[in-house]
Amino acid sequence: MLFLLQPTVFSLLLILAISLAFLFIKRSSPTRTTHKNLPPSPRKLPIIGNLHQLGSSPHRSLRSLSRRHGPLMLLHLGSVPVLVVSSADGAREITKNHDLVFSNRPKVSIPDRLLYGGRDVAFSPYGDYWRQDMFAAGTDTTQAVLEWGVAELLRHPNVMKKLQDEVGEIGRGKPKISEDDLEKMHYLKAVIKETLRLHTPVPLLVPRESTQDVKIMGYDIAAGTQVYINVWAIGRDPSLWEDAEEFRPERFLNSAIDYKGFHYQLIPFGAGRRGCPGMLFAMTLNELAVVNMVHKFDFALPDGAEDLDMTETAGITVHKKSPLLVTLLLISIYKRTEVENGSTLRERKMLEQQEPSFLLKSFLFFILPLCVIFFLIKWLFINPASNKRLPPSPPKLPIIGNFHQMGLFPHHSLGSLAKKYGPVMLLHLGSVPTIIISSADAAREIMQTHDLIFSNRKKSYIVERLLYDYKDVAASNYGEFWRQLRSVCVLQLLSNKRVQSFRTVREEETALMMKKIKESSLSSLPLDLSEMFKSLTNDVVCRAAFGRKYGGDDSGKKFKQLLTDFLWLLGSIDIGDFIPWLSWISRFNGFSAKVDRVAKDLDEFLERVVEERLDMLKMESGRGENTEGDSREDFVDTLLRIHIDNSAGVSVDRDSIKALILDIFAAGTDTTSAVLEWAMTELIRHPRVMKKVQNEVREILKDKPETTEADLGEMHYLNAVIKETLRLHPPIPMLVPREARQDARVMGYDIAAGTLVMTNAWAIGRDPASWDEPEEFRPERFLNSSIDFKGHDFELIPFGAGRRGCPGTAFAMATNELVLANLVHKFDWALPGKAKGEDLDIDECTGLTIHRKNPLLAIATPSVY
Ligand code: HEM
Repeated sequence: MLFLLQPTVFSLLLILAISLAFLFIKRSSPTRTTHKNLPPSPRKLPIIGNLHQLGSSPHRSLRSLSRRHGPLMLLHLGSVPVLVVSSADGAREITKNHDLVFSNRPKVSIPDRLLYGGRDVAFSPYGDYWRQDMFAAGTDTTQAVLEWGVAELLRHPNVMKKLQDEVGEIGRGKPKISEDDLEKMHYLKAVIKETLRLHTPVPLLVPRESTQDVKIMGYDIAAGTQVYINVWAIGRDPSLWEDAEEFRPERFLNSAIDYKGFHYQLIPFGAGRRGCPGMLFAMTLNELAVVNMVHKFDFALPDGAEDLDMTETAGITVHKKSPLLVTLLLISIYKRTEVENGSTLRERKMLEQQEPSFLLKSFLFFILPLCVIFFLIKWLFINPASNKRLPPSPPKLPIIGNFHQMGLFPHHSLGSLAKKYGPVMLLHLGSVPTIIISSADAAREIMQTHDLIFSNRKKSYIVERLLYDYKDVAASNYGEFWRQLRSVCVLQLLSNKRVQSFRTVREEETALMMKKIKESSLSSLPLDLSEMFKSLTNDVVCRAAFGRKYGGDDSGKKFKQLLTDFLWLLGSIDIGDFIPWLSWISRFNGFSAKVDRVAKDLDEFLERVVEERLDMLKMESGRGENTEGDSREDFVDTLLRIHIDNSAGVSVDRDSIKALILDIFAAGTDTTSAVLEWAMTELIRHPRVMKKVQNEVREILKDKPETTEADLGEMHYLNAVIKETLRLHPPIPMLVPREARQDARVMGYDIAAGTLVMTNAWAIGRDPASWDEPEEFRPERFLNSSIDFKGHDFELIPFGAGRRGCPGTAFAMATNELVLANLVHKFDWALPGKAKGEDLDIDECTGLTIHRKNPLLAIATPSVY
């Protein structure tokens, strides 16, 4: 009754009751979020959440919190869920593995409030404010690096001295240091890196926001969560850095760690899609400024000052709180006096004693902004080409560009260059811009993210002549023609069903090889395994392609010689393809004539084969026979059938038939035998692995006389041995080059249409970022791993990946597994002259497909087990 009389009291009590009931239900019933595995959270307050825990230097407060709660913490800033990431692994997950998911910028964020209400460059889309905020982002951060760098140099006279020595040495006799000189200044670069590590200008990076639900390091992160990466804490993480709080640039001298967004322990510019596009611009300016200052001046703290105050300001970009006041001593670099011991003494004279900070101040507040304006104007308006962010390039020579850096073994030379210049390098081979890809991530961008763009092949005189003006699948450009031929390859010639149909061919050829080995084992004479593998793979492909082998008769010998020449020519470089005005050289030295001769002889041979086959097909159809789908049908039969009756909905002309057959010989023979050669080399070099694989095969086969394909499925260790061989010895280490069909952005770099792309699968297979002890031959690494070579795991891409990935993988692997199982099943292997396994060399030959330089000679003894 009282409630009826007093409606307000009644409503209040009702609301209270409903709220209590709601809370009770929420607590007692499992909600959606209780299923989630959320990151640890510090205790929060009502309404403000964890805002009170940010303090005036959030990067410091958050580091303390993360020490208690872990490298991934979930905070609530007011009602906004915020993930704080304080480890390199966490940063990698956000900016690399889930870069796309976290590529939004939050609309409402703390930096947003502190800056210009969401109008700064990092937050706003390209528009009205973009240019002016570019200026803010450029000056403030660049200035901070310079300020902290000089402050640390002042606090560490030994570092200053070492830097001045380096700069003095390189700048000897020069009034001003230029950008070209910077490349040689390794200590300078180490000083800048160390400054960025300890005093990252934007310590919490610019926040990102997740666009969808995602799992990060086992935790569930909801769509809309903001992410703050505490780069400052990561830069001081003692599990990543020895003496993490020390300013010690030496740590970077023999280290590949860089700040370009690939080493997640040092990402002051962020990484991935939202990484800073102005990094190179800022760093060049910083390097130039520091270098010119220390070249000309000695620095000292003003009289009376004992130590430098390193207190930080609050804000997104963290500066030194008190201004940096120094006394400058001009070093007279022109007058050098030789002292007794022969070293050089630099004369010093006092400058600006009355106003010690004048020069530095004017540099920071006047000259630096002016420089930035100048560069921005140049960048935006004067030279549109400089808008582009190009990949790092080693210095090149006139005319030949970077050709001289390819060496005899480009995969080795380019692998070493990549350690210095990064996983995406821009080279010029003559006048042809070429990017070299040397990491799994970069390869993924080429063959997955931008696969369609990078799906052309480079035109070349050799290929044009040998492969009927690009009438084949491997050399033709992306387009309808290529798509049709590719579908013929994938569906008609190399499908799993077709590969199975050649099982007898493989088993018979392997049995023949085993017979020869057995005969030779009776005499204990060394066998040339390299030659045997070559001949076996050639015979298998011959039978699959032509239905017969070309043996020791004249025509067989001629065909084999022609194939050898053909493969050699495909691995050669015609200088005219790279320096067009030198194309006369190939005509002059007889190279073009050789190409023409081999092309003509091959064509005559293939014409005969096609004619013979056409006659046979006519006879068969005259008798009413139909071999379609017949397991005896070989590649030429299939292609002729498609040619005659358009049965696959595709028109394949006579030249294309011959070109496709040549593709299969080029791609399928030498590569497959190289795998066998390297696998046996590594097994002989590693008796432990040999024993283990023998045990596996012998255990499965017991006393079966022969290994057949049906037995291979269970041989997991054998499979791991082949994977490990392909990792260390990809037969085509630089894969088959591709060409960009249009402009693209790869790992943040601008790549122009027409650029050639070479992927260093050899370097990727040995990249310590992807593999533990990468130089070790250790098949065990694949036993409990799902990593495969089928083009989904970019750390292992011996067959390439994507649209232009190898369609012959199954065909090649069927031969490799069968042959290897047979070799280790029946025989024990030793080197001639009782040499030890580890003495076996692994020298490589040159060319497109990499074999052993010296033939693999080994003695087989029938095994008794
Ligand atoms: C171990 C043996 C082999 C290796 C290591 C290998 C490797 C490769 C590589 C790296 C490519 C270029 C991939 C790319 O651009 O992403 C390729 C393409 C190709 N491979 Fe293989 N291959 C092998 C065996 C075979 C066999 C046995 C055949 C046929 C019977 C074959 C047919 C082809 C063809 C036709 C292409 C061109 C595909 C295109 O451009 O669309 N390969 N192979």
